[in-house]
Amino acid sequence: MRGKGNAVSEADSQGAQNHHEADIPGPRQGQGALLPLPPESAAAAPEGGEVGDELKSAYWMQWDGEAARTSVWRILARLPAISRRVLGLAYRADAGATVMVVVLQLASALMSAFGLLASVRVLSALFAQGATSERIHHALPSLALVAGLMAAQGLLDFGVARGQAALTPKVRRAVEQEFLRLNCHVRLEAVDDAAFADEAHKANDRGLYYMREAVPQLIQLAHAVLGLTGAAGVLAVLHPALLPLLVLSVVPQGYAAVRSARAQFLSHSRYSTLQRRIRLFTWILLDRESAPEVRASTAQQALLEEHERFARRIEEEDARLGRQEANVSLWGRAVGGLAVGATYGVLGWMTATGWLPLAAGGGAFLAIRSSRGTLVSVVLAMHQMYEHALWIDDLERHLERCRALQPHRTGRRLADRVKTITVTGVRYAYPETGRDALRGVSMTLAAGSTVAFVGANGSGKSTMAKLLAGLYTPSGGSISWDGVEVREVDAESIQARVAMVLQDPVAWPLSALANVTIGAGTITEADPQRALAAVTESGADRVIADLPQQWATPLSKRFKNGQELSGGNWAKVAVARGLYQDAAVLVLDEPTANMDARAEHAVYEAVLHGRRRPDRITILISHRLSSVTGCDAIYVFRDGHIIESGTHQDLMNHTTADGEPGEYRQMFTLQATAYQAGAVPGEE
Ligand SMILES: Nc1ncnc2c1ncn2[C@@H]1O[C@H](COP(=O)(O)OP(=O)(O)OP(=O)(O)O)[C@@H](O)[C@H]1O
Repeated sequence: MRGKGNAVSEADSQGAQNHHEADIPGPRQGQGALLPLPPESAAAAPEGGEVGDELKSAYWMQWDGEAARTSVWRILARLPAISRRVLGLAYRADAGATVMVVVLQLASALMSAFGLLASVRVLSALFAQGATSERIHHALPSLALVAGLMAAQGLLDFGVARGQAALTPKVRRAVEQEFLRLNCHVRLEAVDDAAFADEAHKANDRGLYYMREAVPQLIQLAHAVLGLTGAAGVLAVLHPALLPLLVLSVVPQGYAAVRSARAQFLSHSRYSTLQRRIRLFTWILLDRESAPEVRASTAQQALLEEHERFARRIEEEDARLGRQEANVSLWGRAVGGLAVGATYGVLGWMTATGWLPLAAGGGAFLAIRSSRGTLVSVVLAMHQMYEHALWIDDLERHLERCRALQPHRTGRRLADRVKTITVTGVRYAYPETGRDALRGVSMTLAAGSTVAFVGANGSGKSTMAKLLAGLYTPSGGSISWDGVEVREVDAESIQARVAMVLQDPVAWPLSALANVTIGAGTITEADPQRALAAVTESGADRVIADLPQQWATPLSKRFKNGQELSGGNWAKVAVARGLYQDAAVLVLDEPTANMDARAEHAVYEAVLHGRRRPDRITILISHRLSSVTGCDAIYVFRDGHIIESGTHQDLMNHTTADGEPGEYRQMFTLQATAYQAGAVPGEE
């Protein structure tokens, strides 16, 4: 019965499926479809939460998670090197304050040791034979000395605190500037990689934070170590046998502290990618720009569930880490407590059996108590330094990588203007995918001309423009400016000679004027005539004229009196920015997509006719072919190749070997027909 029922329902469902497929227009599996059918359910984003997995696949990654696997002893052995580095950093930031802190710190430790010795003398005087008043009288000079030494130590510690207050902010500024300077110059293909971005965020969130904290921590550690050395010296004077006992009492606690620091680091490495993803969902749910689309597509629930999926994984990881830390700490405290008990027991036995005089026994007790306190500080400071050293290690590796990924520099610069750019057989593969986005592109661009790149989405137009702008280096072939190969010049000298207006321009949270001048690399200086000419040509003049403070209006709602612009108006400002740069090459990568028809027409008029300059090459990338008909040359891209090139007329006359209209003519005719059909309703 059951089998039969199943057979019927399977047949039914098969029939239903066939029926369903027949209703849906489009390609069928096995009938020339490019893609198999997608699954009915799948993860919305990559599942991998292990940052290491992603980092391994990046092409420049030398680091293979070594910091997380290195032995505790190796890290501890690195502490002196890290301390030297921090000291060096501090010295470079403020030599005077660094020397002052070191000297005062040493002096303070000496005061502390002398203070302990003076305390033993006070006890000796008090425990000596004789009348109480006489003993107190004898103890007074030592008591005064103890008070004096404590006051001196207090003053020295005050000096250390003042020195630290001067040093720490300076070191923070220096480290942060270096981090940002290196990161913002890193070559674009590295920044494109999600793994690199993760690494930079991790270095910023943790490494940089701990590096900033390194100076106060080092001072704290030095303070504790010096204090301990002084107290240990006093103990050694009283009886050398007390020293190994003291060390024994602190080892278990130290071991527990180091273990838990290590577990925290490994755990954080594991879920830093998860953290970034969860932040992405938080941002989508809260962001103003995504708010309309989130609501219009009623995607709230789906996004919340995805957020929760990651949140649960982080919750599990946090809980696991908490349990592990509690266990390790319990173990450390239990074993540490036994060791401390044994230490005091032995001290009592030594005093009772006469190995130590009573006064020395009392002094030893004081020294052990203060040493134990200091030892705990040392262990905690070491624990922190150790944990933070792993992050600092990470940061340093990241900075090293940034240094290796700085733009190509040869010391040779391009001339300000160019007559001819020659592109020969250029290939380019994005490191992340490894697939060729350009497969042997050749063209010659002459000053004074306006050329267009057209073609389907993903055919390689923007990639070609970015190669021309020196943002990427060709994997093969060559690009030369008046015979000078771009690989032989500083990449930044190419970037400075190419103005790029991108499809999604950055809405700089700066004044309207700075939004224009940033095209020339400055946000505080302006050439007023040039700025006015640029906004007039791009149509941004009306936009800025309507702003409450005109040029001075901040273009962000985050500021008081700030204003947001519409997408089309932002595009006009972006075009003005490109024109303001007054570069040898101007690339307009679909900047008009958001503009209204008149504004778009005005921009193309200005670029193609009004401001055609004999010393500039203008490159337009556009899907609206009506806007490129006036170009001197049009290059048609398909799948990383140029399949046709010529003027509009050439391309409209072009036919393929099979006698079919060329790609450009097909695309142009398609667009023109759509417009014509709409122009007179009802007419063919
Ligand atoms: N940053 C990147 N990392 C990896 N691959 C990329 C990156 N940018 C583009 N690609 C890929 O390179 C190919 C060419 O992309 P490109 O952006 O140059 O095309 P396009 O012709 O400008 O497309 P569109 O008309 O959609 O702007 C595509 O396959 C694209 O997926």
